[in-house]
Amino acid sequence: MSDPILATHNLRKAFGALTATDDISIDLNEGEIHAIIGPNGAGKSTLIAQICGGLRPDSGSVHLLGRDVTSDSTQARAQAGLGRTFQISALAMEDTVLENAILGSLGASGRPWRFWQAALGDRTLRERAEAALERVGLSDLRDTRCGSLSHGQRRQLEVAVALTLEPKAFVMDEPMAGLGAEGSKLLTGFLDQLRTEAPILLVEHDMDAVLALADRISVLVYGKVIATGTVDEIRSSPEVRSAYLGEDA
Ligand SMILES: Nc1ncnc2c1ncn2[C@@H]1O[C@H](COP(=O)(O)OP(=O)(O)OP(=O)(O)O)[C@@H](O)[C@H]1O
Repeated sequence: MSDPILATHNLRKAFGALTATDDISIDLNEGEIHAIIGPNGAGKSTLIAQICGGLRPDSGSVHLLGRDVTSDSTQARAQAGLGRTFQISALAMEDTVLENAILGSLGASGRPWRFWQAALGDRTLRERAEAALERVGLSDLRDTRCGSLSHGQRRQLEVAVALTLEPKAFVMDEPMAGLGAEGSKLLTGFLDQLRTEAPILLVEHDMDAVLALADRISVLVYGKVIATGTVDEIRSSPEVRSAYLGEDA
C-alpha cells in the first residue's frame, strides 16, 4: 500500500492531570473514509485540533503527504492540502453563496482580509469558487444569501470552500450535526463520492452515517484508541462493545 496521506504518530496532549489524547497514532489512506468515534469527552476534538494546527501537542507528530507539519500553522497546513470543515459553521450568513466560496478560500489560505473587495473581483478566485460550487451541486444557489440555505446546503458550501484549496485530505468535525434524517442521507451520499477526490477523516456521532460510510473506524475512549478496524471488525470487537457500543451493538 502507498504511504498514508495523513498520519499522526504518538500524539499526546494533557490538560493538567487529564490526558485528553494519549499516544494516538492513526492514518488516512488514499480513497478512504476513516471515522473517529467515541463518547463525549473521549478526546476527538482535541485530536482534530492537533491535526489541524489549533493545538500544539505535548509530544508526537502530524504528517501530511509524508511531511512533518507538527510545527506548521493552521493556514500553512491548509495551504499544504489539509481541508477542514467545522462543527460550528464558519460561513458569513449575510454574504451570498458565491461570496462565501471566494472569501472562505481567501481566509483559509491566510491571505489578508483587507483584500476581500479585490478578491471578489479576482477572476481566478471566482472561477475556482464557481467550479467548487458546481462540484457540490450549489451552482444554482450562487446568488442566494447563505443565511437562507438549509443546514445541509451550508454543509455542502463548507465543503465547497474547502475544495477551492484543492485539498489532499479532509478533516470533518461532525458534518451531520443539526441535519435531519433527509439531510444526513443526502450528505452521506455526497461524502461517499467525495472520498475518491480526497480521503476524509470523519469525526461523527451519527452512527448510521459512520456505518454507511467508514472504510475504517477508530474508537477513542478516555484519550486512547482502543480499536481500529473495518465496520465489521469494530462491531464484533468485545472491547468496543463493552466500552462504547453497548452489549446489544
Ligand atoms: N482547553 C481545555 N482545557 C481543559 N480541559 C480540556 C480542554 N479541552 C478539552 N478538555 C478536556 O479534555 C477531554 C477531551 O475533550 P474533547 O473535547 O477533546 O472530547 P470529545 O471527544 O471531542 O468530546 P465531544 O464528543 O463532547 O465533543 C475532556 O475531558 C475535556 O473536558
